[in-house]
Amino acid sequence: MNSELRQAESLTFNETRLLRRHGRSAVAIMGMHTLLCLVYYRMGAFQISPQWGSLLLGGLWVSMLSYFLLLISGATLRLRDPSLSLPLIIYCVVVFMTSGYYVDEFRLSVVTLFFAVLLLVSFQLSGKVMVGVAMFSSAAYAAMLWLALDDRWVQLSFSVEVLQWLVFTMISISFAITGGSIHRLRRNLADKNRELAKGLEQVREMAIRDDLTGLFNRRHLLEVLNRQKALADRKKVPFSVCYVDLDHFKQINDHYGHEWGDRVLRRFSQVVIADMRDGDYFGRLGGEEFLLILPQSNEEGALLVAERLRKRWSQEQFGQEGGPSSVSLSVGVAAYHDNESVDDVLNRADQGLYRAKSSGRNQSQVA
Ligand SMILES: Nc1nc2c(ncn2[C@@H]2O[C@H](COP(=O)(O)OP(=O)(O)OP(=O)(O)O)[C@@H](O)[C@H]2O)c(=O)[nH]1
Repeated sequence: MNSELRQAESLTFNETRLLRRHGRSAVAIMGMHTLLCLVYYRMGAFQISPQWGSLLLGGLWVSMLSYFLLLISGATLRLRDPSLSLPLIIYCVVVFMTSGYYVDEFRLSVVTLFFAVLLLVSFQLSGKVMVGVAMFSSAAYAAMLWLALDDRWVQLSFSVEVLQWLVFTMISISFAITGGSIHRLRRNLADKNRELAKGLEQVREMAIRDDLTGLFNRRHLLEVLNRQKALADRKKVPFSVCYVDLDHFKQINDHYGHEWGDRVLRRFSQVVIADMRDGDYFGRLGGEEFLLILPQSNEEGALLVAERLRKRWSQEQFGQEGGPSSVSLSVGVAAYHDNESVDDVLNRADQGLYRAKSSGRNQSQVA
């Protein structure tokens, strides 16, 4: 059951993992941009001075790596958009348009990297914001073109450049609209993911709880016992168990009805939980049998706890509500012995309980 739960959990989204992937993709796109710029520079097509070029590339990589580190550190997790998609794409538009300005022949190849970033941020930004970003990139392209044409009027073909700008703008807008659909899809998936996580939590609770009392069930108690045994064997941390059984419980059902029986079981659970030390475990083994697991307790300590519980419970009165005047309990106490099995310690506690029952009930016996 637990391994199935873990398997199901691994299928749910992990925000940190997604952020890391987002950061890596952004860095990869910037890497492609840098590579293109370097190739064009070698070919003599990137018309920029070496000093100005190194300054631009250096600044670009400092900010890109800072962005990546910010994402993977988890510092942005509390923001509405932890991937900082809007600042990222605005930054990329500025970078691509600035470098596009310097490569007349291959301008389109540099600025089209914008589409890769647009696709990346479509997981985070809504359709409306994406269209806004597309308009902004078109305006930035127009401004860059205006500067380039103003500077190098003779070398450039006005009609070809404007046609390229138009194609860029149209593709940007259609990408933005498609991106809006991707965003909606992702949001629906995220909602489903949240529901799934909630469902998993409920299933986990149901797997370890007893329906009637809400206490831990037998399966979970055995898991806890195995953990305590491992701790005791490895680190010599002692633990003890108290096997608790309500006396003559059958008579309560027979005289007052099953509902009263259930009510007594629930009240008993509440009394023990309210009285229990933090770090102890209490659960229902089945029927009117309960188990108290006391980490760090030896036999004497466990006997004290059992007796305190027995006395506390004897004060509970049900007569005025139409039920039994009071219900006593018997306890079998056992401390874990080195390297014995969980069954062994439980059997010894059960023997103690048997002795308590056969010696007249309403008492605790160590075994
Ligand atoms: N109301 C209710 N009764 C339960 C539940 N589970 C088990 N029982 C009843 O608990 C009773 C246990 O009876 P016995 O095992 O004879 O034990 P007892 O009457 O407590 O007698 P001693 O343990 O010897 O003191 C049975 O009548 C079961 O039907 C439950 O969830 N609710």
